[in-house]
Amino acid sequence: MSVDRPRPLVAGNWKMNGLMRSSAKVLGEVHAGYTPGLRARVDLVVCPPATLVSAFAHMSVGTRVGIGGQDCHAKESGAFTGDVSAEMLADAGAAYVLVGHSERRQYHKEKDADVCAKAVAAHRAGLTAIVCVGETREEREAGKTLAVVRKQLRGSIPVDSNSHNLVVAYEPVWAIGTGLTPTAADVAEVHAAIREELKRLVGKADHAKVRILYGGSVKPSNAAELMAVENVNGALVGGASLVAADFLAIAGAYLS
Ligand SMILES: O=C(CO)COP(=O)(O)O
Repeated sequence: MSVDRPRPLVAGNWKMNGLMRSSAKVLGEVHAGYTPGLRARVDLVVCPPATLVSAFAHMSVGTRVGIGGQDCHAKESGAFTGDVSAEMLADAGAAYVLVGHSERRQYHKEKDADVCAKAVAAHRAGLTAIVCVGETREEREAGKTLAVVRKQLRGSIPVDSNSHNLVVAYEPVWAIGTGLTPTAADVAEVHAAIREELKRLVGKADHAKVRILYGGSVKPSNAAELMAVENVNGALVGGASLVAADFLAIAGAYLS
């Protein structure tokens, strides 16, 4: 493993799933399964719905499992009914926040500039922003994948980003929740392009240390193959992260 190779990160995006009692059980199982061997190899982060961030952060003290929000508002506070600021997430004990997930881009019409403002807010609050990018099926079929991803990166990544406060997640929209995944070669091509783009956006000194996660139908059965791809430094896991054994098995790809 080269010196510059970043420490892997496996993050679970629970989306709009999870009530207190059953979720605490799953989180407890994740804590129990995050063995010293696994801790030595990979960072684990759980991003529950906003209602569970504070409780999960309290429960995770001393476990080294990080907690993240799934979105934040760009402003620190104000008349924005229903929204949660990055400062509130940090106050609740989060260390990470997802921004620009395709479900936010699609259902809440978030544009790159909105995503960038949210990442700026995350940094202001001391959070690591996990900036999500990815092409739709139509864009892939039209051969526009790399152009789309590069444009999203340029528009979504703030200038103050570095390998501590930024993680990039490549999630092809057509692979999310569908059981479909790109080939290892396709993932390698996109991740190489992201690394190249980071050289310009984050700077030559630090760009190699920024974690680039793959997301979209990551399961225990395909994790080893996907995690072995060059420039894949971990996973952003949706459905499979709701089952502790599956989430841990995905992280376990880094044990072999
Ligand atoms: O959107 C995702 C994670 O953010 C991926 O979801 P799935 O793992 O369920 O495909």
